[in-house]
Amino acid sequence: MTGTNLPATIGPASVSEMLRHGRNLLIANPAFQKWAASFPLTRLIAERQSNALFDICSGFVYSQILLACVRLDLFSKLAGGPRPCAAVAEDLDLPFDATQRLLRAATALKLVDALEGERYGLGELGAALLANPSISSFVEHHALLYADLADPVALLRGETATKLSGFWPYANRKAGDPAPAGGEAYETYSDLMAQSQADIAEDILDAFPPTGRRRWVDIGGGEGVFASALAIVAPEVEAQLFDLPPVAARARSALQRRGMLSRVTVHEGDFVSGSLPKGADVMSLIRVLHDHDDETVRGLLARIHEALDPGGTLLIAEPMGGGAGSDRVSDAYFNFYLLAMGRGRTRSVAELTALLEAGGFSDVRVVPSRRPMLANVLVAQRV
Ligand SMILES: CC(C)=CCC/C(C)=C/CC/C(C)=C/C=C/C(C)=C/C=C/C=C(C)/C=C/C=C(C)/C=C/C=C(C)/C=C/CC(C)(C)O
Ligand SMILES: C[S@@+](CC[C@H](N)C(=O)[O-])C[C@H]1O[C@@H](n2cnc3c(N)ncnc32)[C@H](O)[C@@H]1O
Repeated sequence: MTGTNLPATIGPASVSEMLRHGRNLLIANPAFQKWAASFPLTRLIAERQSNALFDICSGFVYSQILLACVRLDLFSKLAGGPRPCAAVAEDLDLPFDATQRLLRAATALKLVDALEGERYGLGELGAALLANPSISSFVEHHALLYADLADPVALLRGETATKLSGFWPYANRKAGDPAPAGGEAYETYSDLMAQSQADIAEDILDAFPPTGRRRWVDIGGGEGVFASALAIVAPEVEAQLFDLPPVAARARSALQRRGMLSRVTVHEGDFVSGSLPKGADVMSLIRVLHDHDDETVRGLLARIHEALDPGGTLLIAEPMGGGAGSDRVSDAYFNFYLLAMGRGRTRSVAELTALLEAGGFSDVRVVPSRRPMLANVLVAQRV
């Protein structure tokens, strides 16, 4: 919502708002806090609130402990079974005390399990991370975001020359800029996205089975991980993708390596200024719309409307906020990530629905999916 269309109401607008405001005023009172922390019926709530606030205060320390574990490849080193601290210290090439400090911190974060006799094994979160190697790539990648967030107020004021804007070259392109020639930047982001695509692709194809469809074009399809998964799950559907020329070139090589080049058609172009391939009955935008401002999104939806068969389906998958069940991830993490990237914002289901309806789509609905935190799935019909 922009400053121009903010509602004019000042102060609580309903009874429930008034009650919430009253409760918050009470919580802001130090004497009430002291009482609530010792009164048996409110003590647990007070404790939960202090822990929640402490976690927000200290989240950056937890993240850096995780970064140390990832950089030292600690979880792989514990994957074979519990080991004494001294053996881990030797393996990590760290002093014993530092290793013990790290292992105890990681234990507190459930990344590691502390066992009898100063031995340590994989914790439940460390085990989950080991099964999802793309998480480690994001943890490493966060070094850029971490630097960009050092002065969050300067970032909000647009005063920071951010590292993330260099990582995502398309975030700095203006409409009408010549087609990008490629280069290292397209390689690094495409690789990061491809690593994290496989699980999301599975979630989407399970939530919205492609059977019975004819031709599916994945717009902004990166290196074709989704299109390959589609071609495997539903060989009868023509799988296609569309992306910027340097990314499309990478997609062709990646598909060739996976033996999928004959099963996926790769189109190259620019969805901001060019036209899209025609004749599809499904098009998808996976982790694409939130990278762009409303004007670009309106233009892209208009191009999709023009290219998609009448009655065809548009599927959008990305983190969505505003009560969609992924608000922390969407409205806090991704919205600040996109701020540092220099373009785009996360949108709620309601905001996306309004944009879709204004673009000539109808029957917008959320499709329940396995991990809405990383990708809520929304589908709409082209009228
Ligand atoms: C066996 C017994 C007795 C009990 C078991 C109990 C039980 C059921 C435990 C559950 C264990 C389990 C299966 C855990 C699974 C955990 C999983 C799957 C965790 C997954 C976590 C995923 C994470 C943390 C993902 C992080 C993703 C990030 C940070 C993504 C960043 C993406 C970016 C920056 C994308 C940028 C693109 C742009 C620019 C925004 O467009
Ligand atoms: C965040 S990535 C998502 C990639 C993939 N869909 C996924 O989920 O892994 C956004 C994709 O949109 C592509 N893209 C950005 N601007 C574009 C444009 N103007 N025309 C075509 N593709 C574009 C990028 O190259 C990139 O592959």
